[in-house]
Amino acid sequence: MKGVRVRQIEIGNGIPKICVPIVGKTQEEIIKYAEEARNAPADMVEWRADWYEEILCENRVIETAGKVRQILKEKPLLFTFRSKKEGGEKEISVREYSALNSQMIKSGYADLIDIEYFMGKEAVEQLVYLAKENQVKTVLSSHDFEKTPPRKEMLLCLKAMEETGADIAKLAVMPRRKEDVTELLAVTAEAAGCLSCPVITMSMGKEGMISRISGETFGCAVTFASLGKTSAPGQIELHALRQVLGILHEAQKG
Ligand SMILES: O=C1C[C@@](O)(C(=O)O)C[C@@H](O)[C@@H]1O
Repeated sequence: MKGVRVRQIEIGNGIPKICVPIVGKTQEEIIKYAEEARNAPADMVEWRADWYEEILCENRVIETAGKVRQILKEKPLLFTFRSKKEGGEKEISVREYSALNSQMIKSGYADLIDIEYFMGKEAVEQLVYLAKENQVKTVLSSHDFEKTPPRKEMLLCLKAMEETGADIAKLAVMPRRKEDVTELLAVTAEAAGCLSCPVITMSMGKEGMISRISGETFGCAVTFASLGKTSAPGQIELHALRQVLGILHEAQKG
């Protein structure tokens, strides 16, 4: 598996990278979160732009993205609009989703862009193409807040993302029982072994928390932590997560 280099970090190699989300509703709040994130021990930052109340106002989005970029300096920025049907804050049409992400890719402010794999073949392929043209890395993603699909289905989904050109393939699922968590971990190990791109997975909620600290063992390249506010159920606080990952990393070396 090839790691993905983004600024000073290499996603897919060594200790899992920690990503913290910005979940502000106004430009002021977003700036405050970005400043906190820059000073925090996180490897990368995700702007969850579906929280932003001016998200469909083109000029404001670009202006805010420019400010976030400037604040983060060399910290990699992942731009994400999470649609309502995949657990996000707002509904969006495919046309608006494509326009927003195209605009962000062309702006040069984001290093990585999250593209929901189930947004529709045409929209996804066009965004992947545009991102490659503009040297923006793609995270193709899928989120199931209801259940954990069968292992075979999860693996096929990650493989399909890779085949569509993902630089990174990402899958978030909800466990209904403990065995769902082990299924997710098993699929992570399998995908990390057979895909050529890095994989990000998580089993959400309290029951799935273990999947957020075990990435180095099972092959999950990035784990999402909270910095004050969570963007999904089961996220662990950044400083605690950093400590746990460090302990596991050191112990595994010895
Ligand atoms: O997709 C993901 C993963 C996530 O849903 C989580 O479970 O940590 C959090 C989201 O902010 C991010 O876009």
